[in-house]
Amino acid sequence: MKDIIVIKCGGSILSRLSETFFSSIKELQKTCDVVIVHGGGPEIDAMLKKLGIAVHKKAGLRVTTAEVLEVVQMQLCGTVNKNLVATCSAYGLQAVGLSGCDGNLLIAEPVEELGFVGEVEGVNRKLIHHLLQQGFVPIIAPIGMKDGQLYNINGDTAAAAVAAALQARQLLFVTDVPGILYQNRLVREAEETYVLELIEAGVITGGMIPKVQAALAALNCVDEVIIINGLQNFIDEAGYITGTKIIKKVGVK
Ligand SMILES: Nc1ncnc2c1ncn2[C@@H]1O[C@H](COP(=O)(O)OP(=O)(O)O)[C@@H](O)[C@H]1O
Ligand SMILES: CC(=O)N[C@@H](CCC(=O)OP(=O)(O)O)C(=O)O
Repeated sequence: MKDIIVIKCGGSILSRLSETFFSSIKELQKTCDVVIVHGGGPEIDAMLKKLGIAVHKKAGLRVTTAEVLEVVQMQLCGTVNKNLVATCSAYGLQAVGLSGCDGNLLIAEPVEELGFVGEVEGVNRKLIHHLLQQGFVPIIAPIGMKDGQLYNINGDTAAAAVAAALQARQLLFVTDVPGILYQNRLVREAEETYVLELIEAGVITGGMIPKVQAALAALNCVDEVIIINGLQNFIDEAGYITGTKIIKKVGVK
């Protein structure tokens, strides 16, 4: 079996991913299997605004009422997922879009204080392996299910759970910034204590909070976790990925 790379595409960059990005995925496929998990936060915000529904977030996570869940489902499982499948297809990738409720892909554990929000309790690895074996790139919308009820799962949390379940070689968080920024500089490597300090100090805020928390959670099962910029070439001249590498041990750079 090939090594697996899980790529989380943030909603912040989904509509701006370049040809280079998709050709990098094709390059990666020569040696690895690729699984994509996407977000769609800005797309959900825009639709809620259009419908006159207020946006509430706590530590980067959306407070999800039944009314909000309908919009989340519509955007993530509908527009965003299908647009990404179509773009992948246009660049010659054989993509299958599915959400976490299809084939019990993501079993949710409710986070009650946020409404219909879930963490991931289980991942249907068999279904993903099956698609990979057939040469498909699974494109996963972060909606989970428990007892027939759908839950909104943060895309970063979902990607980390999928990567951990597959024991992926790499988990890449593709977003609209080069990684964790501190005083306008890129933090190239950060371990848990430092990340928690940056959250406490208000340096890491908003959507970067679930991202770094998900990165830390994945570390036990995934070899390498990196936050990268989807708007720039993130492979340097020496072939290394530039971004923020989240690591287990001390050694902040
Ligand atoms: N210290 C930080 N370094 C970089 N980005 C940060 C930091 N703190 C907060 N952010 C914000 O996190 C955002 C990325 O998270 P998010 O909006 O959820 O993106 P995505 O949709 O790609 O997952 C950045 O655009 C930035 O505004
Ligand atoms: C619970 C929760 O916050 N879910 C997210 C799901 C989408 C997401 O994670 O989108 P990004 O990756 O673009 O941030 C939300 O409703 O915005």
